Amino acid sequence: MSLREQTTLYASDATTEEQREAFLSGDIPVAVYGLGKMGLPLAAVYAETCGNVVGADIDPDVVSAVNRGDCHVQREPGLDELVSETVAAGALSAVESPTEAARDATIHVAIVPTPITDDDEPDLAILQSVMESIAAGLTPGDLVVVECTVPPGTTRDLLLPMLEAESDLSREEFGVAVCPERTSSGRALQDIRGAYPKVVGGVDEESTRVAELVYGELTDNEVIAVPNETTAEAVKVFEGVYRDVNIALANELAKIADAADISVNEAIETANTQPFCDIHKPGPGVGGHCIPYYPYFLIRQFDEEFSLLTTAREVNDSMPAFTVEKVAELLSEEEKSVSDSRVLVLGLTYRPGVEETRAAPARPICADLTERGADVFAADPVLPNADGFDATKLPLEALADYDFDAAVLVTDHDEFAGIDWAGFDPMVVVDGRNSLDLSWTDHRVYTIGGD
Ligand SMILES: NC(=O)C1=CN([C@@H]2O[C@H](COP(=O)(O)OP(=O)(O)OC[C@H]3O[C@@H](n4cnc5c(N)ncnc54)[C@H](O)[C@@H]3O)[C@@H](O)[C@H]2O)C=CC1
Ligand SMILES: CC(=O)N[C@@H]1[C@@H](OP(=O)(O)OP(=O)(O)OC[C@H]2O[C@@H](n3ccc(=O)[nH]c3=O)[C@H](O)[C@@H]2O)O[C@H](C(=O)O)[C@@H](O)[C@@H]1O
Repeated sequence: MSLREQTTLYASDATTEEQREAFLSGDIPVAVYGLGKMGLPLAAVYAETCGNVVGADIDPDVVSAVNRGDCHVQREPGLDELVSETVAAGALSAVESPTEAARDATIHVAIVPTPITDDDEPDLAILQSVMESIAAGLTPGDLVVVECTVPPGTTRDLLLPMLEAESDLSREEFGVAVCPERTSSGRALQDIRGAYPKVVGGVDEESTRVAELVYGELTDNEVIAVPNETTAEAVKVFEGVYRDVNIALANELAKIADAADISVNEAIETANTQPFCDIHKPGPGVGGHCIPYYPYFLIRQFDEEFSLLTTAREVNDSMPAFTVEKVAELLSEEEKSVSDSRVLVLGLTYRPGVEETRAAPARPICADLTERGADVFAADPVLPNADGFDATKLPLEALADYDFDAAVLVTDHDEFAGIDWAGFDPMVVVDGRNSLDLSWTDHRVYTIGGD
């Protein structure tokens, strides 16, 4: 029998123990589709576990980097070494063609982008193209795993019918499970290996059993099997929309704190000392291609207003303008106007240490300041340039050569701790992340929500 015939998973004659043995000894080939911030760490952990992983990524630079044993995902502790080790051991390799990867795989793991369109519709085109590739290579006994975040109902109503229609298999011959990625950039390996329980939900009991078997070997934490694939999709999206609504509450409380002349951060920190409260932090906006997108995975999917989710999005999307308005107010109190000012924006990425600018609040902040006539400069230690931002990028070490009328801290990268604030002429500063202590300087500081 060929290797493929020996070791299948779904509805296999082998016992669960034999399947576990086969998986751990590399007899069950794995394909991971998408080798980005989440896909590469996931593929590497699969490779360290089972020793037989092919990653598929349409970016040739990603594929060649991986095959050299290089890690293109920055600032992930341990990932450089793990990629280099697993590639050197022949446990991990990469190809550009998802169809090629699908041909020999028994476990197919999709972890490609699931963004939203300009009019806030979930955009599943990339995931659908991966499903077509998988369908072309699907064989009896395979398991398809959806790690991407998708609107609840996507696997049941879109992906499973696609796999059935475009492969020559019936529903009874292959498994599908939703096993959502619950990982944060900057701590991917520890999250994937078990910082939190792994959620799995299959389209049927056999799919759930196989997903439990596989993820029981990947994670040191427990595996939580939910009743079905749609529940697993909902768990992931609910986690994200909880965060967006909570941050919107913090942002609204920040505006109330201004009116009440108190520090919202003090009040939130104290309120959170009892277990029924976990109010998040206010800030100049909510970025990334997850939290600001996930509410639309519900609002548009179920085609209802869902006023709380919609209002939370409006509150969070209002924070960049709120931040710029604060800059304008402080400048005018110094008898200056934004139009004649030189403004420094600190932090362009959506959060510290992550080279990702999708939905970053700094983009509308720079645009608004520019629109108002300011001369906008930006510093960001993890971005090579300020492409896509209305700002002139300055290296950190050049800041001392400039004087600014105002500065806005949007994303508090660790590297900003080294800024010599005393070296600047007095200016106004809007601290978007409650992370500056400039009380010892002559700068005039406003902290969102009060310090
Ligand atoms: N970034 C995060 O913090 C988290 C993201 N997620 C989810 O993980 C998924 C992937 O997100 P990231 O890794 O951050 O995206 P990313 O943008 O960092 O990486 C995506 C990778 O997929 C590749 N790709 C694009 N089209 C492809 C195709 N047709 N076939 C194969 N590869 C293709 C790209 O070249 C890129 O290397 C998304 O569904 C996201 O919702 C889940 C948890 C955390
Ligand atoms: C529920 C949850 O915590 N989800 C995490 C989140 O990670 P993500 O990389 O999107 O970062 P994040 O810390 O949620 O920040 C998103 C945005 O929200 C802002 N933010 C965050 C927390 C807060 O109290 N206030 C605030 O303004 C951040 O500045 C950033 O612009 O989304 C990830 C995802 O699902 O992609 C998920 O895996 C991560 O565990």
